[in-house]
Amino acid sequence: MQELIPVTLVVGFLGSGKTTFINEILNGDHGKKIAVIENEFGEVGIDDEILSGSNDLFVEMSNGCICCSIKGDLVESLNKLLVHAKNFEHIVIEATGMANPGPIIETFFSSEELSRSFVLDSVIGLVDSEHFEKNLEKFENSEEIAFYDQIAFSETILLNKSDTRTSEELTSIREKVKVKNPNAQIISTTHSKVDLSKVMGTRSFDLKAIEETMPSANAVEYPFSWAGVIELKAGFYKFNIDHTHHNERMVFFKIDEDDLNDKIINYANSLFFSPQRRAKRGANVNVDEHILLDFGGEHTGRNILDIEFDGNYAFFISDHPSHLQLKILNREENEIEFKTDHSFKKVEHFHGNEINSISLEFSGALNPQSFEMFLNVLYSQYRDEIYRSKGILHFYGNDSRVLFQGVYSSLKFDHGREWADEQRINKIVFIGKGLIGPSLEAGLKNCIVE
Ligand SMILES: Nc1nc2c(ncn2[C@@H]2O[C@H](COP(=O)(O)OP(=O)(O)OP(=O)(O)O)[C@@H](O)[C@H]2O)c(=O)[nH]1
Repeated sequence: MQELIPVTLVVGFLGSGKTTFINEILNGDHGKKIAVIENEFGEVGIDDEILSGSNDLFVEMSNGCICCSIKGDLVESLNKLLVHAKNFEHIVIEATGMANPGPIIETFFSSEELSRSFVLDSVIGLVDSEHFEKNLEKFENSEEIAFYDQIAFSETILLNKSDTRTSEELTSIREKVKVKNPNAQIISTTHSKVDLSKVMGTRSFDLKAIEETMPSANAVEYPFSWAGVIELKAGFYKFNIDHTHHNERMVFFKIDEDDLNDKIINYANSLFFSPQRRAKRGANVNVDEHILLDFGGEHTGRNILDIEFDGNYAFFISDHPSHLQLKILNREENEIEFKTDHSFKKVEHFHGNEINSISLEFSGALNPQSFEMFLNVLYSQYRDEIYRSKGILHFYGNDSRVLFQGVYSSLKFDHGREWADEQRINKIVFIGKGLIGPSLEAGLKNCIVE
């Protein structure tokens, strides 16, 4: 029988030290060849620049979060790695800092294809001791961030950044973590340094133990509650909602099939994680866009569907049509029925509405003083609502890349590789609450030396 390839899943809140840990693994003297799957939230990949094990196999998955929007891609990335299976003995997956480990773990147990080749060896959770209390207060009951699940699903927890706290404070954090996950092995670490033999290749992941503390471990979750397929002829239709208390989200697109399949669901997922367009009452809504229906506090609204081609269309909606009293009406006000429909368990920690990430790429040398001033203003404006920032920057007069890291307002700059004969592009990502892309972009561009 073919030997199963062990997989270690590394989870933990934004900035807790996951990439630092992966670097430890890549540089460790365990003699193992490691392949890494890196999932970053935000469209611009930064961590590949920070990871130093250049000889290791490396697959990056940006633009979404593996726990929800790009689970299909995770299976694909693992399968891609299989082609190179001779070149490595262990796979490490770094999840995004917002990810709920549950659905990722579930993928390993529900996919027959994966279980033929891979075994989930361990789930390691990084906890940021420096910002623990703040994170606990903000996110313990958050529907958007899986802070609690990241602790509860890990059978090993690294209480990282222990250099930033006193031993009494660490003991108190350890106790609080224990309440959330009494079975976990908890190890205090600095810069994610740990005896790797204690945490990898241990086959310590035990689904049963996790299920005992987390009964929802096997539930697959989506960012929408419902989807239906409807046949429409080219023309305009009314999308009529008679009862809502929220801004609803929806996507719809043309499909060749008569019913949903995994590919269609994955595509809907990825649209749900693309930037949203706000559509007021009466506005047109179009195929292939992530729409936020904003009725301005009213409970009813009617939008116009602009259908260009005859065919089947899949609709994915954040709430159930029966709650919304949803009807699709033709010109003559006749209701068109959905041919098929499906309900989904909606993800509770949907990283959409308020928490967002802004990824920017632009050329031009930055003036370091202006950049510092920009950060001062930004962090005083947003206070604790920028959870994470990181970037690879081109500073005026500096021939090396400048690596920028921020966890809340703890900011750090490091030297990166020298720029080769290439265009020097600044890449920067901010993750936080209610961040406004154009104003961040304008502020940053003001720092460019003329
Ligand atoms: N003081 C201190 N800083 C640390 C420690 N571990 C990591 N850091 C710093 O914390 C910042 C975030 O570390 P990362 O390893 O990038 O964190 P991450 O979890 O991968 O972050 P995301 O991928 O954005 O979620 C970096 O600036 C690290 O150098 C530690 O033990 N002590």
